[in-house]
Amino acid sequence: MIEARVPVRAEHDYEVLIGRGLEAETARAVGSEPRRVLLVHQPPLAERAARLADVLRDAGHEVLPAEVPDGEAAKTAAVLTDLWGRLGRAAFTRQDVVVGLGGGAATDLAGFVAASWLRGVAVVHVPTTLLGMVDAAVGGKAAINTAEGKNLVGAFHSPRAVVCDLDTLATLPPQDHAAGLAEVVKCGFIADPRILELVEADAGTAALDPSTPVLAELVRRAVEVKADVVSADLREAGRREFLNYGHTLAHAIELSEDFRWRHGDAVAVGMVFAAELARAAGRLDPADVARHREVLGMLGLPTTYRQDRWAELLEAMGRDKKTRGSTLRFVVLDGIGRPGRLEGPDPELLRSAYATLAR
Ligand SMILES: NC(=O)c1ccc[n+]([C@@H]2O[C@H](COP(=O)([O-])OP(=O)(O)OC[C@H]3O[C@@H](n4cnc5c(N)ncnc54)[C@H](O)[C@@H]3O)[C@@H](O)[C@H]2O)c1
Ligand SMILES: O=C(O)C(=O)C[C@@H](O)[C@H](O)[C@H](O)COP(=O)(O)O
Ligand SMILES: [Zn+2]
Repeated sequence: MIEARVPVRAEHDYEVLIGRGLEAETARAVGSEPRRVLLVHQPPLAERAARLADVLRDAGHEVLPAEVPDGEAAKTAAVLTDLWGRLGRAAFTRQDVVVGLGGGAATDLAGFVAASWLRGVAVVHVPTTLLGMVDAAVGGKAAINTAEGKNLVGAFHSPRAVVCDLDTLATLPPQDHAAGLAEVVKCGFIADPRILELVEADAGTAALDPSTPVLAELVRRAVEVKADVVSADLREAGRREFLNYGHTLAHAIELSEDFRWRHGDAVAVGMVFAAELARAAGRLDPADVARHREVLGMLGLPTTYRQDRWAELLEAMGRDKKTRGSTLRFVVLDGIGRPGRLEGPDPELLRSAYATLAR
C-alpha cells in the first residue's frame, strides 16, 4: 500500500512513492509497453531481484539481470564498462529502461549507466536501504568514484520514479540502518527540526526500528526536504549545496579510508566538524553543536575521528565540488534549520574544528 507520494520537479517531474508491498509499482513505473529492463542489483538483494524479475516478465518485459559488486566496489569505471558491454550486446535502445535495486551505491551506478547509455535512457530506482530511500535515489545525482575521490565522475539524470518499499528495510543490517539515519538527521539540521525532535523523543529507539510509524514519518519528512530543495535547484546552482552539509570532510574521510567506511558514518563525523567550524566562526551556539553529538550519538553514529590524517584530508577537501579555484567552501549552520556557507575559512579555524573530533 502506498502511504505517501512526494512529487519532485525536474527536467521531467516524477514521484517518490513510500509504502509497503510495492513490487507491482516498479512494473507500473517501467511502463505498459514491452521493454528490455537492465536490473542492476547488489548481491544481498539476489532473491528480491529474482522476484522483481518475475513480476517484470509477467508484465511482458525482457529482463537482463545484472548483479554488481557490493558497496562502493560497484561505483567504478570497470563495473560501468562491463554494464555498457551488456547493454551493447543486448541492443538496448532508448525505449528500454534501467532499474536500480539496492542501496545508494547501486542506484548511483544504475543512474550513471542510464545517463550515459545512448546519451540517456530511463531509470527507475528501487532503493532498499534507508539512505537510498531518503537521499541517494532521489534528486538525480548519479556518479562513480575515482582513485582521486568520491563521486568525481557523474551526471544529473532524474529517475522516472522512485519506489521506496519500507518492508525491504527489515533485512538491512542495523549499522547500515543507522548510517541512513545520518542523512535523515542532516535534513533535520538543515531544514526540518521536527526530525530531530522525533529522534530525541525516545533517544533514537523508534528511529532505529524499521517497523515503526516514527521511522515511516522520518522517511517521509526527509524525502520531503530533499524533494523541496531539488525541485528548486536541480543542478546545484545554489540552495542544493545545503544537502551537502557535512559532506566536505565526509568525502575526504571516505577516500582516506579507501571507501571502506559507510557514507552515512562519514557524514555523521562531517556534520560534527561543520558544526564546530560554525561555532569557531561565531555562527552557531555551543548548545546546537552539543545537540549534533547527542543526536548522532544516540543513533550509535561516530562523532570522532583520528587526528593523524589532517594534511591528507585537507588536500582531498580541495577536490570537493563546492570548491571554487583554491577556495574551500563549507555548508554551515547559523542555527538549527538555518543553513548558510562559509567561504575560505582561516586554516587555523579549520584545524581547531578538526581537533575537537579527537574527543
Ligand atoms: N546520489 C545521491 O544523491 C546520493 C545521496 C546520498 C548518498 N549517495 C551514495 O550512496 C552510497 C551509500 O548508500 P548506502 O548507504 O545505501 O550503501 P550501500 O549501497 O553500499 O548499501 C549498504 C549495504 O546494504 C546492503 N543492502 C542494501 N539493501 C539491503 C537490504 N534491504 N537488506 C540487506 N542488505 C541490504 C548492500 O548490499 C550493502 O552491503 C554512497 O556511495 C553515497 O555516495 C548518493
Ligand atoms: O543530493 C545532493 O545534492 C547531496 O548533496 C546529497 C548527498 O547526501 C549525497 O551524498 C551526494 O551524492 C553528494 O553529492 P556530491 O555532489 O558532493 O558528490
Ligand atoms: Zn550523502
